[in-house]
Amino acid sequence: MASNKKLLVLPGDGIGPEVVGETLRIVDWMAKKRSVSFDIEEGLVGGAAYDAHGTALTDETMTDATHADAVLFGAVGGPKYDDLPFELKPERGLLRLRKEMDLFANLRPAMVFPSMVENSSLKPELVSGLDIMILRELTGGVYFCEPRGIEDLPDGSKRGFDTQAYTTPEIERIGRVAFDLARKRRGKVTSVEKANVMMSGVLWRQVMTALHASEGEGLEYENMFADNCAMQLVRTPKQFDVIVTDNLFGDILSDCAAMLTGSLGMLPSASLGAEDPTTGKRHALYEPVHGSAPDIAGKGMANPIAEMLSFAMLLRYSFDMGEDADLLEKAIDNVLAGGMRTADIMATGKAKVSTATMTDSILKELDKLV
Ligand SMILES: NC(=O)C1=CN([C@@H]2O[C@H](COP(=O)(O)OP(=O)(O)OC[C@H]3O[C@@H](n4cnc5c(N)ncnc54)[C@H](O)[C@@H]3O)[C@@H](O)[C@H]2O)C=CC1
Ligand SMILES: CC(C)CC(=O)C(=O)O
Ligand SMILES: [Mg+2]
Repeated sequence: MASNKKLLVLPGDGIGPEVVGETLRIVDWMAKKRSVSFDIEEGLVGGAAYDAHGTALTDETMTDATHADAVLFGAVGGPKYDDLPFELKPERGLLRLRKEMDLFANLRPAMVFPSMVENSSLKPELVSGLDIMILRELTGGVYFCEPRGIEDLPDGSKRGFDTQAYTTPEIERIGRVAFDLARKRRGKVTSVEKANVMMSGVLWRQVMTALHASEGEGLEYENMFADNCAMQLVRTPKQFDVIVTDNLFGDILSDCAAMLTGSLGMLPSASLGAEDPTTGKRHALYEPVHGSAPDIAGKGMANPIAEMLSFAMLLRYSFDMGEDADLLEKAIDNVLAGGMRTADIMATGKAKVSTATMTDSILKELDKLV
């Protein structure tokens, strides 16, 4: 029987296909054991799409993504594509998906599983029980604004430039998501910019502060400069609940938060569009925070957990399947507690396993839990 849940799978490059492949084994398990089936289509993105079609994303795949109920994404990029012209680079495929699906809200939760406390680069007491949400604005700012380019100067040198800009509506809509998230969590929002040196930061702070006054009743609120936030994240990360910030600072701060949890291979994300008020549906793409990891690609060592946790977010946010998401997260938690570790999260006394063996253990654990 055809499912009404349309899933577009875009594995991409490097470890993307490896971690997506392992996650599809979990999707299969869900279909067999939980009667949760999806109509799955697979497509090319990034370098893989460039190799086949000369572009990082074809119009057909773009259309498939807008018609899907959710997109499960791996990662794009790699040294093979370093010398391509800017507009042909694999990363442009992902940026086009984000822009054309209007995925303005990127939720990047950083949680420390109890047995992973020792894997953090910080002292156990600083990260034990850590649960923060970095909310990154994803369709504006310096990754998208024009003008940008590299121009020749009269003295024979060159000048490279980008533009950072945000409008009031762009700031307000991400701010509202931050307040909604905080209401369901511990009620605190930290808004992060550099209003001391950037005009877009000045507006960001004014708009967020006013939005808190008008719509943030009952929520604790603070403004923080991005450089201070980076420092605070490694000093006392548990002071944060929801951090809301722009595209560039969100990209950097979330990689930083990854190490609090033990590895970049542990951090999932959900990129969400606005809810259609009539259908209740919204565009959504789920991807790990990490990239294509060319240094370990093809070696069977990638940690598949960030991709699997992204699938758990997909179940929760796109299909309201919180119980199935909880089940998968519990299985991962138990397997980590049992001592299984891919190379990136290896610690003394633990069993170092391959990508596939990690999945085998998670599948066995799922079987035990149902
Ligand atoms: N969303 C995406 O598709 C992203 C793509 N990229 C692209 O990926 C390529 C490589 O970028 P890098 O700066 O090296 O960042 P990266 O995130 O790919 O790797 C950084 C480090 O983390 C490790 N790592 C990442 N994911 C891991 C996993 N699942 N398991 C174990 N170790 C893992 C890598 O081995 C590497 O040492 C570039 O072309 C970059 O543009 C980078 C970030 C995001
Ligand atoms: C387009 C991506 C390669 C940028 C990035 O690092 C990210 O979104 O995490
Ligand atoms: Mg990044």
